[in-house]
Amino acid sequence: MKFNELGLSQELLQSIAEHGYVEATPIQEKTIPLTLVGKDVIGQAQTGTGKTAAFGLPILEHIDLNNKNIQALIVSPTRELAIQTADELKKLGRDKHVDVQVVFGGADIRRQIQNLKSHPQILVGTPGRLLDHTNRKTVKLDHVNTLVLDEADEMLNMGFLDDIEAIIEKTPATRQTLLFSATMPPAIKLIGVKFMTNPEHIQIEAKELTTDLVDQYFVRVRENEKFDTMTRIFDVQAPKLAIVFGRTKRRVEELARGLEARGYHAAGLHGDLTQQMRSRVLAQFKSHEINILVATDVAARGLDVKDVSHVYNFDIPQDPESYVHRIGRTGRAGAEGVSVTFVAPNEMDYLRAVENLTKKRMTPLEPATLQQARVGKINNAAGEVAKLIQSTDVSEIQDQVNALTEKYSAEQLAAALLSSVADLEKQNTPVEITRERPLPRRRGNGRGGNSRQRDGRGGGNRRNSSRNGGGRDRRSNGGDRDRRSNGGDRDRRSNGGDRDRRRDGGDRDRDRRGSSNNGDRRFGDYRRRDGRSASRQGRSANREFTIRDKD
Ligand SMILES: Nc1ncnc2c1ncn2[C@@H]1O[C@H](COP(=O)(O)OP(=O)(O)OP(=O)(O)O)[C@@H](O)[C@H]1O
Repeated sequence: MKFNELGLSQELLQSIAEHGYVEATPIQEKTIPLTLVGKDVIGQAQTGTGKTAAFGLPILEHIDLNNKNIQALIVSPTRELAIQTADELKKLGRDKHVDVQVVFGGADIRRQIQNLKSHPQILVGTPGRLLDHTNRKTVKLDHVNTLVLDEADEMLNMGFLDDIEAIIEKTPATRQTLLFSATMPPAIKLIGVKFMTNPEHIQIEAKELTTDLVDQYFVRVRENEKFDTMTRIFDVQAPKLAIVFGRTKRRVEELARGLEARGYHAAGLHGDLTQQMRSRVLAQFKSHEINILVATDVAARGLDVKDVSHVYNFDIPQDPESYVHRIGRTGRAGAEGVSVTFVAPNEMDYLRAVENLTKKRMTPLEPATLQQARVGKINNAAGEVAKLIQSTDVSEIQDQVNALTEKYSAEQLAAALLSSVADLEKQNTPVEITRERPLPRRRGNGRGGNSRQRDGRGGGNRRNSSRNGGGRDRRSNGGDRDRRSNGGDRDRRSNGGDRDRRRDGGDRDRDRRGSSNNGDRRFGDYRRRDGRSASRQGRSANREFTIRDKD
């Protein structure tokens, strides 16, 4: 369906066209008309299918430029997502001249206060910093007509419910409330009951929760062999732009350093970095200065980086929903992608849980041999050499070139160049990755016993197993690693002078699992029981397991 059939004004249609959007996506087509007439909407659609514009366009449509109050508030689970959403709304609202501002933790609050003096009509923010501003009265929410809880289920996972309730209380009861996410676990319905008025639940019918555009593989591998296995797969798949998800901040640090030691262009992103550093790493990834982003789950939700070809789960995520979002960083807006999940033998029940949620089986992938990895590296180097030839200016080095060509044959020179670019020695650089405590055994389905027998995934020679992703292989080069580890971050670190509740001196790590193992979390599980977040309570008890960063 074309956008001009959805009841949007000419100004917005112009911005949409400038943005390059031609057809509305299904979630946009279904929810925009409802949102435009003021309905509360719960919108669920696969990752990368345009949910931001689905809630953003009706909001922009309703903005009254003569009203200098905040008319729409979007709450995001992570800083990076808040920034990205604000940028998208700024672009879509440019022709209408809507003022959009963003507030998030870890950044100078005085600067944000200064920016807020422009009287934005739309504010995007992370929960902790939003509350700081409302407490300081630098943000007033009493004219908010529309409230969006983006990635609502993640904000519950992160223990933001109390913050969200406190924010909601400051908005008028007559507001419109919108909830969007690719995953809607049962507890979300309870949010609907509590904060929404007769919400319409729009779920884009899809056979599977994950998009068909992503080829999903798994590799069964022992924990101590994972790193070598992953780097060999990189060499074979040669990912153009990859995200590797690791379970903890420490792991992300170690993986990033290990990858650099082996000659890859990688950097880590997690909640212990300063916000400046986080922004820098993300910018490097977007500009392809690095092509491997190693991240905790802070990068799992919503991040829309063009051309991410591969997602590697170095650690399988503890929550099946996390898997959906992690691999959703690739295969966006019609592009194709590859995901590879590394699973230790004792984690096969987690794999099953993911498959039960996504209703899709991952294809087993056999680890690449050292020899295959070497061949892959040399092939990649040959591609690099071709690019180098294009970009090298011979004139400056003519004398040395002449001397070399007189002395050596073309074959010798090419071989030396290829071997230097491939830098095969680096493949052998020893890298030690600290062993993580294994995930607790899953309860409920997939429980106990020998999962190899139960699910028939016993490793060994599976008949249909594909080697190095060649099985389905629309793309043979695709390794991707992704694993999410410490996900979202929430913004309550006090760097920029947040006064507030303290906050853990930085993004909090939270154990998002706590009681979530049974797959049927109750609303109450998310609530703080002692004035602090539920996840915080669980943190010390279960810290080694799924630690998430938030802010
Ligand atoms: N109608 C459209 N036509 C073409 N591209 C679109 C359209 N709507 C959105 N996009 C683009 O698709 C990409 C994904 O959109 P968006 O980030 O809103 O997805 P999402 O559904 O929110 O994903 P996630 O669940 O991962 O947060 C973005 O690059 C966006 O610009």
